[in-house]
Amino acid sequence: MIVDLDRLTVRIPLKGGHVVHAATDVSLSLEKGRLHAVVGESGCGKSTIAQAMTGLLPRTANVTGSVRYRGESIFGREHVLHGRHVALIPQSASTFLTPVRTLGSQLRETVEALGGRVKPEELLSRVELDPSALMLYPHQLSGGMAQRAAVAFALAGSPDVIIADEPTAALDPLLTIALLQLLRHLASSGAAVMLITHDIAALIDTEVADDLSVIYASRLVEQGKAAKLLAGGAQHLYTRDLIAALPRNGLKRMPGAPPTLTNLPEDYGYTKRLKQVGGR
Ligand SMILES: Nc1ncnc2c1ncn2[C@@H]1O[C@H](COP(=O)(O)OP(=O)(O)OP(=O)(O)O)[C@@H](O)[C@H]1O
Ligand code: NI
Repeated sequence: MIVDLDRLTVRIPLKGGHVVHAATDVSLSLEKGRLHAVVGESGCGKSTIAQAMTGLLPRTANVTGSVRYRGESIFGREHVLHGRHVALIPQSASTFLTPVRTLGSQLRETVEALGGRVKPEELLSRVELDPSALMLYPHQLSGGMAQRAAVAFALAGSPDVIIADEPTAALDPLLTIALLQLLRHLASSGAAVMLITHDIAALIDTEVADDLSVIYASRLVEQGKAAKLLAGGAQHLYTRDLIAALPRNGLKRMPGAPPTLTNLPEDYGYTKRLKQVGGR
């Protein structure tokens, strides 16, 4: 196991004594060669988990539990690990590319900054982009190319852990499948990959995930082999409802709405939500 989260709990204080329960007792692990998908409705705390692993939590956050990389706590040394050991693929490539410089010059700079040994051309070929893309400016990249470029940047420091937070949010269905297959390929080549997504249909179609964690209202509600959970083997009502809500399964709408995580009661759970809408 390369990365190990043990009962990670994140509380973000707000003005007026309010507290966001952004993650509660979340335990999961990432392993070499495996792709671990994390799903759950919007606002449930998925990105919080990625932020805790990459040192991007707000400075005011109170964190308990642990996040370990190869057995050692990452807290306080996220910046050392970042890029070289643990890399983040963002939702949109536009967040880190400077419009005024070519992809090649920015990628070269990133490789140097991280002390990477892989040439920019080779990085592009790993994400199946033609080396000629090095000459292009960001606005000349299509959405699919830009997102592949984002993966190339993440690979610049030869990390063994790759965290992708909604990497396909800006992509159409075909490009989504291609990007998920690329992440699968990175896992199969030895990386530990975490994929945060709300696109359960794409997970079912591509079968890219080995492991699956389902988050509801800041807590892990179900965890197991993705193939089993996605093929009707889920135990938790929340997971079953999420899957039943897919268009292919009849689009049975999720009952009610997810709660806000601000001042969330400790004993809140999915059954409370069901009760609020009249029970089942
Ligand atoms: N810096 C912050 N200050 C206050 N609240 C925050 C902060 N960051 C996140 N939150 C809150 O924490 C909760 C979890 O957010 P998070 O981004 O982890 O959810 P998510 O599952 O990634 O959502 P989405 O699917 O929309 O990306 C949300 O209610 C959000 O409003
Ligand atoms: Ni998010």
